[in-house]
Order: sequence, then structure tokens, then C-alpha cells
Amino acid sequence: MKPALPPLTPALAPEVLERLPAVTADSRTVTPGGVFVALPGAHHNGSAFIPQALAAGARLVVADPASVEAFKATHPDAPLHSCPDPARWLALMAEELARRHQGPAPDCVVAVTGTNGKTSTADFLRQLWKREGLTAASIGTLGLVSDVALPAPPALTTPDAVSMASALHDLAQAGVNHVVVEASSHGLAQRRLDGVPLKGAGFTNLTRDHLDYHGTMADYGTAKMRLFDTLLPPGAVAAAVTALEGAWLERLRATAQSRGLHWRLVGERSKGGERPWLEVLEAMPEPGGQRVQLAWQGKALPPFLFPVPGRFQLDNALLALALCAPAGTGEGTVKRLVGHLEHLKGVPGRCECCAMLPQGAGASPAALYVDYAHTPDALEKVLDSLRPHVAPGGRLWVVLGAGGDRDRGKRPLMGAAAVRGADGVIITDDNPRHEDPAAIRQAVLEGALAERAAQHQSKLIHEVAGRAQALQQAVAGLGPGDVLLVAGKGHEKGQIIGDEVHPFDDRALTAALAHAQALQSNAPPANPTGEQP
Ligand SMILES: CC(=O)N[C@H]1[C@@H](OP(=O)(O)OP(=O)(O)OC[C@H]2O[C@@H](n3ccc(=O)[nH]c3=O)[C@H](O)[C@@H]2O)O[C@H](CO)[C@@H](O)[C@@H]1O[C@H](C)C(=O)N[C@@H](C)C(=O)N[C@H](CCC(=O)O)C(=O)O
Ligand SMILES: Nc1ncnc2c1ncn2[C@@H]1O[C@H](COP(=O)(O)OP(=O)(O)OP(=O)(O)O)[C@@H](O)[C@H]1O
Ligand SMILES: N[C@H](CCC[C@H](N)C(=O)O)C(=O)O
Ligand SMILES: [Mg+2]
Repeated sequence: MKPALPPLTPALAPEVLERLPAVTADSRTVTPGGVFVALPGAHHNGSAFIPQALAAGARLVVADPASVEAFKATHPDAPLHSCPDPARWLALMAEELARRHQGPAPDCVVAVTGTNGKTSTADFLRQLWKREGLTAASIGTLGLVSDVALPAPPALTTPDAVSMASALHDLAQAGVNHVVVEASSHGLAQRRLDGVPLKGAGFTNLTRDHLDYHGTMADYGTAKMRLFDTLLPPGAVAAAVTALEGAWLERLRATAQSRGLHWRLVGERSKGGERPWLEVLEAMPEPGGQRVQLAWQGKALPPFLFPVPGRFQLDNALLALALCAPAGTGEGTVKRLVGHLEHLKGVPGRCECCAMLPQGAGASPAALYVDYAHTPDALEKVLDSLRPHVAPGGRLWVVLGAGGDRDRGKRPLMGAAAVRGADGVIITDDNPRHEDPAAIRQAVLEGALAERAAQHQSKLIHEVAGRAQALQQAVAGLGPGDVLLVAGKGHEKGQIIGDEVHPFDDRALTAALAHAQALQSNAPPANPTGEQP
């Protein structure tokens, strides 16, 4: 049975609903006879565009009470509807109209939230469903991933409510009935998912990011909690990784209990903590991934090779498994799902090994990885995961930057995390967007230098303007047994500078540089800096 949607408040008469062609929050896309919902934004208040929406033929305008009051004062006859939470109304109406015009929603839609790991969990869940013989899709940072060719929604991790409803119903009509969506904190705060009928949701972790938007960690976490305390219907699966420690885990567990959600915890058992539904007893890194042993409800399962590197990817895969198993799943199904884990593929641009660089006869090759780490915690986790892949005598290098027009406070923390986890650090540009790249590098560098001073270490730290130049230097300097992590941009195919996106692909460039270097000569590799650690 599909979960019931919350009611549309204020409601519309059925005969009005019947004839509505569309709903939009953008006055520029109003269609005659449609509804315009005025939303507050970072740059404008949508209520400023009510006249344009009416001129374009909007039959109804929905806005917050203050905006309705203000507009009514000068336009007493305007068709205005006052609503305390217009963004939620938009999402509910988008779902209602998609159902009327496109057909039913997919049978099973699941959401994943958390600072890091949403894309990976979503991709693993899509793969698990496929292995179960189901037609599945994911919607998130990688766009729409599915075996069915459909237009991709706009390039946001969580598309706006209208695009989301339309994409989900298109998928259902194309026979895709299992869909996982990434729930970003922006998306949750802006109610982009409020209309989606959900069967389950997972929470990966909560660490520093996006404080430019949310202000405090408390507000950031509260935005993510909306998924569980407001959006999930009773009976749905609520799953979390043990990495979501302390007060947030407690709050989530209590919410699940009080709302009648089906609670599942996965990951390593913390000291004195609750025994996870699916517990990691052991995860030993190996060249081809990691050797894993799990326990389900306290019962040890046979060990297997999880063919994906990165300890955190195992947590993400287990969260995916918890979301794949319907409430009430028994031992047989869990064992079958666990059996799928050894067939999962890595996620594009997440701890992805792009090249092995030979170092001459008898010497260990250098390994080059690309990863999407763009937060302090992600850098720490991925560097920890790569450390065991450094051969004796080798070193761990990281190239990183930080994105412009995003949380400035995380930059020095990212520099510090890089110094703690790597042996050599090259600081360069990520997506500068509308900021001065040199100023962003400086902020990362300050954190790196402060951490190095605090640790009384002499690790190499270099600043290189231009990402291509930084990658070139890093690859040129690799020696036997080294590991290089190219962090921050993962699967991205472009670099955002100002309003333009310039072609740039970490994976392709890293592999090409390694290939060129391998062809070049037998000469001993140069140190990128000329210095000795
Ligand atoms: C900060 C943020 O989330 N901004 C989103 C927001 O834009 P905004 O607040 O700037 O909107 P605005 O320009 O002030 O306009 C306010 C309202 O007026 C309307 N308007 C505007 C102009 C006009 O002529 N007529 C009109 O009706 C707009 O449609 C809007 O409803 O609403 C827009 C329409 O849905 C989004 O495209 C936009 O995402 C921008 C592009 C963005 O970069 N968002 C990022 C930060 C984001 O959402 N990221 C998360 C991932 C985070 C993670 O990694 O966890 C994501 O889900 O992608
Ligand atoms: N469970 C995890 N714990 C900590 N770090 C993780 C975890 N999963 C992934 N990461 C790190 O975060 C990076 C981004 O992973 P992923 O794309 O899956 O996360 P995301 O939450 O979708 O990110 P975004 O918010 O940018 O969409 C990875 O490349 C890795 O460095
Ligand atoms: N979804 C994240 C992606 C960050 C990727 C990184 N390359 C950057 O540009 O900061 C964001 O929009 O904050
Ligand atoms: Mg993502």
C-alpha cells in the first residue's frame, strides 16, 4: 500500500484542482490557468513577481500571509491564497498534479540524507535493487541514474519540488518502481521533498558543512531531521549508520520510536552502544577492496570480499542494504542481500582508483585515486581509508582545494584534515565560482600550516594555482608505493569559474597524466617540490 500524503492546507475545491494545468514557483514559467507559489529565496522574495505571474495568466497565487496582506492592499480582487508554509504547499500540489496528469508514483521511494555518503548510498541501493531483479533509479548529485532513458532533472542534489514530482512520476510510467533520492539539507529546508510519498529514509552522518546556509550545526541537523520527524510516514523504515554519533543518533532513535518508524542501525558497534541490526565485525583493507565480516541481529555471517575501497563505503553499502530490506525482513532475505555486496561496483568519483603508475622493475607502483571529499570529515575518512594502500616506504599525497560561494569556515578545517591524514599536501583550486581563488587557497593553507605547526611536523605543504598544474606536479612527483588522492571534484566534468563551467575532469586528467608519465621514461621520479619530507 502506498503511504498516504499529508493533506493540502489550505485545500482547493476538487473542481478547481481538476482544471489546474500546472504549479510553479517561478513567474517566468507560469502557464495560463496555472498556480504561482511565491517563495522566499536567497536573492529575491517570490512575492515581488506576483504581478508578472498574474500577467502570464496565473489563475491562483499562493503566498505567505504577510505577502498576501501586502498585495491585497493594492489589488483587492487578485486571486490570492494565504498559506503559512508555501514551499510545502508547492511540494504537495506538485505531487497531486503529477499524479493527476502523469499517473501513479513509484511503488517505493526512499531518501538518503547526511553530510557525506548520500550519493554513494543511493548508488549502492540502486545496484542492490537491480540485483534483486527490480527496475530501479537514483536521483541526486550524479543526476538521474537509471536503465531507462528519461530527461534529467535540474543539476541539484535534490531537485526542486516540481521537477522532483515530475521525474518520479515519469519513472513510474516508464516502469521504474524503486527510486532512491538524495535529500540535501537545502532540499529538506526548502521542502523540495515534502510531497514525495516515502517508504524509508537513511541518515549517514552529520559533520561540518553548509554553515553558510544553515548558520549553526543545530539548524543544519534540524533540517536533516525533518526527513524523519515530518516526512516519513509511520511504518516506514528509518535507518542510520553508527557514525552518526551522540545526541543526533539519540534524537533520531527517539523520533523513530515516537513516530512508529521501523528502526535499523548499521555499522561498527560503538563502545557501550546499541547493537546494530547489521554490524561490522571486521573490515580489512585489501588491494581489491576489503575483507568483511558482518553480524545480523548478533549472528555472525560468513566473511566475504567487498570489492570497493574505502571503509566508509562499507557503511554506505550497509545503509543501502537496510533501506533495501522491507520492514519485517527475515534471515533468508538478509543473507541474500548480504550476498549481493560482493558484486557491488564502486561509485564514480568516490575513492575511485584511476591509474596505477609503474615505478620500474621490482618497485611497487604508485596508485592514483579521485574522490569527492569536500568536507573536513570526508578528507579525514578517505585519507584514513587510503593509508593502508601505501606500500612500505611510500607516501600519501593529497591535492585539494575548496569550493567558492560555499561555507568559508570549513576551508581551514579541510587544510588541517589534509595535513593530519597525508604526508604531503598540495593546495589548489576547486570550483572558485564567484570568489577569488587565491583567497580560497589562502584559507585552506592557513589551516594546513597551523595544523603542521601544532604537530611540530615538517610535512610538505604547497600551494599551486590552477588545478591542472597542481595535478601535473603531483603526478610527476610520485614515487614507488606512493598513493595520490585527488580530492574535491570526484565525478564532476567541469570547473565553475564565475558563471561559466569550463571542461575539467579529475578522473580523465589524472589517468592521462599517469599514462603520459608511464610512457615518458625510466628516469627516477622527481619530487613535486624538490624538497625532502
Ligand atoms: C541557496 C539555494 O538553495 N538556492 C536555490 C533557490 O534559489 P534562490 O533562493 O536564489 O532563489 P531566488 O533567486 O532568490 O528567487 C526566489 C524565488 O523567486 C522566484 N523568481 C525569481 C525570479 C523571477 O523572475 N521570478 C520568480 O518567480 C524563484 O523561482 C524563487 O522561487 O531556489 C532555486 C530554484 O529552486 C534553486 O535553483 C537555488 O539553488 C541554487 C542554484 C544552489 O546553488 N543551490 C545549492 C546551494 C543547493 O541547493 N545545494 C544542495 C546540495 C547541498 C549538499 O551538497 O548537501 C542541492 O540539493 O543541490
Ligand atoms: N559514510 C561516510 N562517512 C564519511 N565520509 C564519507 C562517507 N561516504 C562518503 N564520504 C566522503 O564524502 C565524499 C562524498 O561522498 P558522496 O558523494 O557519497 O556524498 P554526498 O553526501 O552525496 O555528497 P554531496 O552532499 O556533495 O552530494 C566521498 O567522496 C568521501 O570522501
Ligand atoms: N554538493 C556540494 C558539492 C561540492 C563540490 C565541490 N567540488 C565544491 O565545489 O565545493 C556543494 O554544492 O556544496
Ligand atoms: Mg551527493
